[in-house]
Amino acid sequence: MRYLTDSSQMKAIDSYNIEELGIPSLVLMERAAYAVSAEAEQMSSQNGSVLVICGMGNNGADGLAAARMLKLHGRKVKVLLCGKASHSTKEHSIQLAITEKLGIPAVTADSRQEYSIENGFELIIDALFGVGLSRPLNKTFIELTDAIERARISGAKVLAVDIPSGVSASDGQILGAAVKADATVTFGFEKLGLVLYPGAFYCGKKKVADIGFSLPNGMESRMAYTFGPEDLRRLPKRPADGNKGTFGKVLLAAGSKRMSGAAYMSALASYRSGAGLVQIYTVKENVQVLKTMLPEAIVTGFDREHPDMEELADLCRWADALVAGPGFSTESYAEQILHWLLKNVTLPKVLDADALNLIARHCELAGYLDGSAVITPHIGEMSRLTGKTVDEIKKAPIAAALEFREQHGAVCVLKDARTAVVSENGIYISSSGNSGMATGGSGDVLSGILGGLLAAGMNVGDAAEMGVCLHGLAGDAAAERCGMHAMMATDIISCLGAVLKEWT
Ligand SMILES: NC(=O)C1=CN([C@@H]2O[C@H](COP(=O)(O)OP(=O)(O)OC[C@H]3O[C@@H](n4cnc5c(N)ncnc54)[C@H](OP(=O)(O)O)[C@@H]3O)[C@@H](O)[C@H]2O)[C@@H](O)CC1
Ligand SMILES: Nc1ncnc2c1ncn2[C@@H]1O[C@H](COP(=O)(O)OP(=O)(O)O)[C@@H](O)[C@H]1O
Ligand SMILES: [K+]
Repeated sequence: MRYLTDSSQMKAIDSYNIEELGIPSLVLMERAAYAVSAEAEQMSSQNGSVLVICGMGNNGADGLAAARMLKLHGRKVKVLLCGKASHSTKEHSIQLAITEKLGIPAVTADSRQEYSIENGFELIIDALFGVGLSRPLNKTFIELTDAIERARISGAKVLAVDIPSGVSASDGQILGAAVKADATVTFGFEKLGLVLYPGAFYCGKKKVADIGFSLPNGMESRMAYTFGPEDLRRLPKRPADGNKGTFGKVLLAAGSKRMSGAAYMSALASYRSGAGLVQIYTVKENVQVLKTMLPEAIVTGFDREHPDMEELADLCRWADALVAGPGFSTESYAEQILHWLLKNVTLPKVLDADALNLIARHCELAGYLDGSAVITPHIGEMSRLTGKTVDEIKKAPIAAALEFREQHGAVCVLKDARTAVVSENGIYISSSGNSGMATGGSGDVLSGILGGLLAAGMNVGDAAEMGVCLHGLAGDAAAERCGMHAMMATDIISCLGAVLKEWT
């Protein structure tokens, strides 16, 4: 598990360590700058020249200290100072005085002048703005980021200090323009802006440098986090004497006349994530094809004109977890069934796709949501559910998921290139997965995985986080195997086994 911070949390961590613990800020800075200079040395040759572009805050001060370390190791270093000298921090003045005494050439430009970058630098270190970026870049700074990008295209490598300048540490939004880095050395904790898009595009290879921060009491519970493959070890173990019942029974209300595939993929993904038994509840027309495609599943068909609620009640008594919605349609039978399920069933449940479209359309259904439900909207479904625009949700996905959970009590899995899960555990952000997963059926696979984990007895928050992590890792394995262009949702399912075998 890795913690992710926003910029105000990072500032609170800074000030706790400096003011309360009494670690001098220059000591932290020395460690930060050492990590940057070590990476810079790896990224450039002994004879290559390095340009360090420094703002006037402590990000710039880190850059100045790194320039000094590189000079001491025999590198050719120049400094470009940008911003108003009158705004420089205490640490910045100290670091600048040292570089001056060491004879490191520094060009000062204030915002009235144009910043230009001469040719021939092998490495550019971006130490303009870090977590203190407080507003969009003005025209001059935008031109500077353009100049850095031109140098990068001409062959220079770019190393960002803490975060590429222009990326908001809190949400990954680009404030006007941002530096595109080949690598970023970030201090203490990964910033949310390095994980969330579009910021994640800009940071290149990420390195988290431990510079000796301690966390203030209670901070952990407020920080977002992400998982790596090693976290899959927390999935429930399979006892040697277990049976089908031990590993959980999933009831899947899915598929319609036009869409049997959604039910197939969701059911198969449940089995492949460990479920003991999967029963598909679908329109009669799908029974034959599903039985043929997935003989391991139990398939119960219902009459679209007269779904039998007694039969459905029996199936719910049988099940340990429910998944509703993949390819289910929004026809009246689907509404009737969903209404009955939401009103009467307390099982842990995953509500996906058409279940969410129905909830968006019939707002009284939202009244039945509670902590037993995991909703899995993509951005479009979330927009329909909340009335917010797609743009608003894209800009602040965590806020949208938090708000939904606060209003309805359900665990919210807001799916996108980075998926946010808001549950009783806190805020989880996915860091696995790839654009090959933007292919029909990937969401159905996720709903099946979640159903499998819930049926195995995981609590809703843990199942949602683990399921999203596993889905992304299987997606990465599928991309490795088939390539992002060719991979399909069923390839993600095929890779679940290998990922689980390697990591659990
Ligand atoms: N505390 C510590 O000891 C440690 C701190 N560390 C390092 O410090 C960094 C945080 O430093 P920070 O808080 O000084 O903020 P920083 O990112 O340099 O930016 C502030 C400067 O930018 C300016 N500015 C902002 N937005 C702007 C804009 N759009 N356009 C133009 N100007 C803009 C703002 O100007 P002003 O608002 O004053 O006009 C101010 O001058 C952190 O990321 C890490 O690298 C590490 O060494 C570990 C120890
Ligand atoms: N660029 C991407 N990077 C990582 N994951 C992605 C990307 N694009 C899509 N995904 C994942 O793929 C899944 C797509 O789900 P969804 O849109 O519901 O698909 P469908 O409706 O076709 O089943 C989500 O889990 C999403 O997080
Ligand atoms: K920076």
